[in-house]
Amino acid sequence: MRQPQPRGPEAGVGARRSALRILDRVVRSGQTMDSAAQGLQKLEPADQALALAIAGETLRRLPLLDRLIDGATRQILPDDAKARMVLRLALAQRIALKVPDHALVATALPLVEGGPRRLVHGVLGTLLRGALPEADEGALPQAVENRWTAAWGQQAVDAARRAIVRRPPLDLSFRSHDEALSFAGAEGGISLAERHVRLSDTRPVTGLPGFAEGRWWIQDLSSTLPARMIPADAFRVLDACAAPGGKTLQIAAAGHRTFALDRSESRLARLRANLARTGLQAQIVTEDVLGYNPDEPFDAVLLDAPCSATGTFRRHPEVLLRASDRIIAESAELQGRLLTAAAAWVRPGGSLVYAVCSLEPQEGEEIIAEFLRASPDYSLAEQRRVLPGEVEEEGGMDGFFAARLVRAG
Ligand SMILES: C[S@@+](CC[C@H](N)C(=O)[O-])C[C@H]1O[C@@H](n2cnc3c(N)ncnc32)[C@H](O)[C@@H]1O
Repeated sequence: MRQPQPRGPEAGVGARRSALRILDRVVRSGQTMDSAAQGLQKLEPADQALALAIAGETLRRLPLLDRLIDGATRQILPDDAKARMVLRLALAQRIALKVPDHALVATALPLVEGGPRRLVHGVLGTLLRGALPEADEGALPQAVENRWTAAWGQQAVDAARRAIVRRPPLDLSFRSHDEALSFAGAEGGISLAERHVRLSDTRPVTGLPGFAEGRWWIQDLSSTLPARMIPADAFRVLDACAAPGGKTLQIAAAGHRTFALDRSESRLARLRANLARTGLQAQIVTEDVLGYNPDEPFDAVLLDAPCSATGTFRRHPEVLLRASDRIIAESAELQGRLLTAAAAWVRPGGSLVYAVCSLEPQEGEEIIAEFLRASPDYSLAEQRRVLPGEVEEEGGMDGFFAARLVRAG
């Protein structure tokens, strides 16, 4: 995606005000960036994109920005103090967006008018006069760093630190591999798997050839893995927790008779739109996994369970602030119940694929181990864990976990 360019200071105060509201909602209320950005005062599209870019670049670097701020203030500012929020935004613009100092000051001070203006002016002046890190060093929230070091080791944590400050490439999934290869050749992309193309440029997505005709859809390479585990000869395939439908489209494109279940009508509307755009077919089932009772079993069921989504931190850095031990434990408890429910719909000899875009073993490996202990009719056929650092040279992948289980025949 194109990186929005900051414009003159006067034009930019509205964008900074929106960025401040987004950051405030994410940090204080634990909202996602997307929901925090909703309902904000409407801005010109360029300013709206700039507000999102500033808030996003700030969230990618919170630990680093806070270290800088704490080193320049006599008293540690509270985490949710307005002065800290405004300073974080200003520093992120300097480090990540290379906004000139005069524009930073001119757009930061109106945000604290009638409040801690002198404090912000003083601290910002001190920081801008000193040596701000030129090399953009990434850092993870301390709790995440501790958790991932214990689970995956230092190498994965170092790779995650590098990844969080890099904008990820654009991954596209295609209906057919031939189409993917000809698109990659024409547009300068690379293909790292069947039906996949990776672009590293910054063109707007809707301007890429084939968007209107639905030749492809956006899908991180990691999240294509679970649908690839479905055996080619499975006829009836259910995508449980399907919306907005990236995996449904893959399953339908692979030629299976596809069923897409989700309990959210609004998210299913997006799935319907994706089917219509790509011309692919799936039967939609509006149900809760915990109450669903199919008339016939399926040859394969894919359960892409709701999760902490910590594997998606490159695009959604705020997930790392939200994923507390309590949220991960609650999520794991639900995932166990969803998997047990979905397991009952698989025919003997059929496959059950479980997936989460999480980097927490409690939501991945431990769910499968616990399920297998309690389900003697199932065995593990394959399991895949994607950690930060995988295909890093080519642009990396989201953290992910997927496993295929087979029901005894
Ligand atoms: C990780 S997202 C799915 C992403 C989707 N598989 C894709 O590739 O585009 C999880 C989905 O699970 C749905 N969901 C959560 N709990 C559910 C439940 N108990 N029954 C049915 N759907 C549920 C949510 O509405 C959400 O759409």
